[in-house]
Amino acid sequence: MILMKDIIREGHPTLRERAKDVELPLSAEDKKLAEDLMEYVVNSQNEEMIEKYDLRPGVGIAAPQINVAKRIFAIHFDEDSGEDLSIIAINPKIVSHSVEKAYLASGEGCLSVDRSIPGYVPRYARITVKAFDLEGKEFKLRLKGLPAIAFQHELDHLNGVMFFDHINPDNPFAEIENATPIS
Ligand SMILES: Cc1nc(NNC(=O)[C@H](CC2CCCC2)CN(O)CO)c(F)c(N2CCN3CCOC[C@@H]3C2)n1
Ligand code: NI
Repeated sequence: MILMKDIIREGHPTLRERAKDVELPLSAEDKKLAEDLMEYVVNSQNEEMIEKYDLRPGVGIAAPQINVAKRIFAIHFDEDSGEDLSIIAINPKIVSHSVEKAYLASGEGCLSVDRSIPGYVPRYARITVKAFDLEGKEFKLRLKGLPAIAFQHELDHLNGVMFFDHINPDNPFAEIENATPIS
């Protein structure tokens, strides 16, 4: 299972690389990698597991964060979070997006960033995405709200982008044009 010691932190070069497409059908190794990523996110939302293994809670994690530069991430919102998304995304793409932007009113954090960085992170409010699942089957989703924000945060990791790259350096809380805050 993935533990905090397996998660690389800002400054590690892999976080700034462009991760490589994954060959389909998935090798057994890549299938295990994807399942381990999902297992981490699910574990990180379970009180006992958090206590027992000192996990930082998360709703997503990308392969580069465990030093594997492959285009795979997992996102999981548990049923009582009120959000409806639990996916393993292989070679994900945003195929279209709204003009309208959105941002988390509380800002963003990252399992690979051991400090709090205040500021609004502007992202697309609504996105249409494509990816492959564990069986190598392509799926398409339309996302909005926190699931859309999470997908963009994880996709950024596959492109060597960190959430704070999007924060306005002059005024981190500057009003973002045509944007809706998500609380
Ligand atoms: C929004 C949130 N971000 C948490 N952390 N950061 C992360 O997930 C990073 C990814 C998120 C940062 C912004 C969008 C994606 C991880 N990242 O770095 C991966 O690249 C949370 F932990 C969290 N929740 C709310 C839901 N809760 C359900 C019950 O269990 C606890 C859980 C806590 N919500
Ligand atoms: Ni992150």
